[in-house]
Amino acid sequence: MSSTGACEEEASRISVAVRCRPLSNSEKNNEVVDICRVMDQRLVILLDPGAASTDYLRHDKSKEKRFAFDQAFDPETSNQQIFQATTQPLIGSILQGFNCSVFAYGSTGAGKTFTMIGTQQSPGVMSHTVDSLFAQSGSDPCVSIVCCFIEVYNEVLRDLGSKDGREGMLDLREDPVTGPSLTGVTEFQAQSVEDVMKLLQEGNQRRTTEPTAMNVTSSRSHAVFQVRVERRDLRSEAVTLGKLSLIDLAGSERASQTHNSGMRLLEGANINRSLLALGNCINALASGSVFVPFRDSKLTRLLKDSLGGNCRTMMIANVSPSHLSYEDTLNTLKYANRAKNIRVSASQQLIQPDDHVRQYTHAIADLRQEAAILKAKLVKRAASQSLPEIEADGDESELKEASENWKLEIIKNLEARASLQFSLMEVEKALVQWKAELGQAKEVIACWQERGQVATPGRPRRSSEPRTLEEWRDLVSQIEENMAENGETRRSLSKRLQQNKEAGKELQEQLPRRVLNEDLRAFLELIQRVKVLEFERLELEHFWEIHRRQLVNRDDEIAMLREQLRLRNDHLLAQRARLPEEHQELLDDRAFLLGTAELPVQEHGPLRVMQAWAPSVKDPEEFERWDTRPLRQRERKNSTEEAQDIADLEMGAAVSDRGINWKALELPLASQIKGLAILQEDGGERSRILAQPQGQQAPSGIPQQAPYPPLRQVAIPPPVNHKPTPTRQLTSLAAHGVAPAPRPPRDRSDRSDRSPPPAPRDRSSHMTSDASLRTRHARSPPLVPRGPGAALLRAYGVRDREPQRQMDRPAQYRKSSPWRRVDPIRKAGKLMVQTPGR
Ligand SMILES: Nc1ncnc2c1ncn2[C@@H]1O[C@H](COP(=O)(O)OP(=O)(O)OP(=O)(O)O)[C@@H](O)[C@H]1O
Repeated sequence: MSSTGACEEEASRISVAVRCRPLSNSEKNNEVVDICRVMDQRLVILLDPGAASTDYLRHDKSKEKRFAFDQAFDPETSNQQIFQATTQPLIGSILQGFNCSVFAYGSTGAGKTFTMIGTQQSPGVMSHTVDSLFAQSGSDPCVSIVCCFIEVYNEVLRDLGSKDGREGMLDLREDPVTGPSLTGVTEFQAQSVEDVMKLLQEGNQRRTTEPTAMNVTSSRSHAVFQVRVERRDLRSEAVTLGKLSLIDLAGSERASQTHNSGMRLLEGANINRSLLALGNCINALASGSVFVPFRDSKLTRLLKDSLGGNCRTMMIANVSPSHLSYEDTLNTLKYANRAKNIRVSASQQLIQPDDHVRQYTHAIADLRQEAAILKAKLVKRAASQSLPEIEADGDESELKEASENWKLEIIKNLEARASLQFSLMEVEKALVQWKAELGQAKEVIACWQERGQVATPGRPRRSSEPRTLEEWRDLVSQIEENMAENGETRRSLSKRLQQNKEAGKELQEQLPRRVLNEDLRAFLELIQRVKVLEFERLELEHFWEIHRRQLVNRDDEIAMLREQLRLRNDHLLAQRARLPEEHQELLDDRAFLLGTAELPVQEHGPLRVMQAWAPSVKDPEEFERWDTRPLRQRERKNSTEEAQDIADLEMGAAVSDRGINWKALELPLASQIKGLAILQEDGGERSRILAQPQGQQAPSGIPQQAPYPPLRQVAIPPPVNHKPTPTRQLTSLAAHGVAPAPRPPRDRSDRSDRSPPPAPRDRSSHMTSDASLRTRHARSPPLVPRGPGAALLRAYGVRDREPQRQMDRPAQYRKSSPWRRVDPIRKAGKLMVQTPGR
């Protein structure tokens, strides 16, 4: 139905309602406790089943769970009210030509069949829907309503509407345009509500139900009732097509609970398998994945157009209030919670009369083209018959058959390759997306843990995102599971693709033996070559797309890092502002922090990057001059530069002369920036703190004085005749196009005669005297500072521990140690050192 047009499209998400059934009489008699509470018609609280005991002092509330849904119904709600709140709003849409679906989900005995089909006294959603459809369309002769009723039992589709025993197997076909369709299903032209009610009741009696330990009339199949509404506009001749699918899913169950064996156990396994497939589809749709495993079960294949895509979907999750069903109820609620994130975009199915004309025109053009091809073939055959007979031992019909077989085999091989390649590409795309989402989710969790910040850093919170930390964690484990599954699928697909390619190659080699007509052989070879080239092009396009996505992700990372740098610089500027002006004069434009790679990971994490960067703190506009173009828009490096990068990578260096080796650079999460850096220990007695923000506590592990002493500022004068080494880091950043070129170092020769900074007047002042520091230094273990400013470093108690550490480190790390690149004097020149209070 290529003429079907989507004249109006609406994007929304699946609407999820939860219905809690009342406790049955037998449950009440057996002292089953009601642990499900529905509040404000939206909130579902699942109490801790441990709290069901009467020992109130020992109640463990840790298992209590809360969920919010679009709607929630308590046990007093009738089927009529459920219908009015969930399905009635969809009726108008069906008449306007939209696809809609309502499905009941839940564990066995939770009340799905009661909700969807109901009883004589309390008809369910299906009956009310048909009633309402007839009421709204009235006796309009332009509206036709066609229904069918089917079940999916043990992965087989059966017709529940058939009266003549044909309810054997139905065939499911998938049309790329109209979606899944059932061949041979009994379609019922509904004339009245009563007709449809009869169909429902009779069909339901044919449905497979068996008593289990959990439910005396447990449905062992998924029942799908489909209503197709066709409305013709008499004036424009346009036809709108709406389809409503009402689905009563079989109950999810645990074999241990239902005490099933034999056939029941097999049924249960099939039910759970199809529900698992449904769950996987829900997860994939909810996270916006491009690959949705609809093909994993008959149920998901059938519901393909009822779940995602062109459909307005309503999910009614049924739960039991029994404390014995806690796990099942929790699983159902989690499932339903996940389904809230599925986005659907429904479009109106409208057929214009002109479309028919266009359809026929296309068909005629196709037929003409086919006739021309056949004519050409005939001419070619006539010409080939005039050629001398081909040398062959076998008779002609055998040869023809052999070539025909080869043709069929190669077509099959190519078709299989196309489908494998396509699936592989989908899986790879999904993996890239999962990876990005996993990174984001972890970032949010880290933010949350550190600052209680809910929104995703760097962007506003999306409404479909999880709301609680636990939901984020669930999401992470879900994504990790999906990634593992996709990874497995990718491996198996790659293997099959490889086998397919080998089979294709073998067929190619067999061609001269199996097709003896040279022209035909050349023609087939050509066709195969074209196909193979098409696949290769497809593959290249795919890799290009993956690469592009990776670049987009990298761009995001860069943006995040820039934000971190900006934050840190703000902080440094604020700290500098606290220094007296004459001391500020002594400071360089750029700040360098002491190497923190020597500290334990948990303490130096955020600062690891800092040793590779040397931002200006006096020039806040520096960032604005950076090359902010996305990576993918920058010029490619030439091969020599790339070779140098690879060499740097092998050396393990984070920063090279050529640019930043992004792969070797360990990136901190934005949330890890605390504005607090532990500098180094002072003779093993006290730690020095750099850039401690106001009101922040000392990190654990640092000996504290009570109260934690305020920051003291010690400005360290630059060394006499010291020539600062131009930093490789800045050069590298500039070379990479990330930072502006570094400014030439200040000429400090004129400072040689400058007097050192004023000594502190007394010990109560905030400056520490050289003498006192020297005294302290005398008590500390032997120091090993080197280089031109060693004496000064010693005077201020700053110890360069690098030589000792270098000896401790394995040789391959020593070579690439960032310490070699850092001039301790330049670092010391920027320090704000915390000194003892007295
Ligand atoms: N809202 C309700 N009010 C009264 N009784 C209910 C309600 N919901 C369910 N029941 C009763 O609970 C029992 C189990 O319900 P039902 O058969 O609908 O469960 P189910 O979820 O379809 O189970 P299965 O998946 O095993 O078929 C039935 O006896 C039904 O009448």
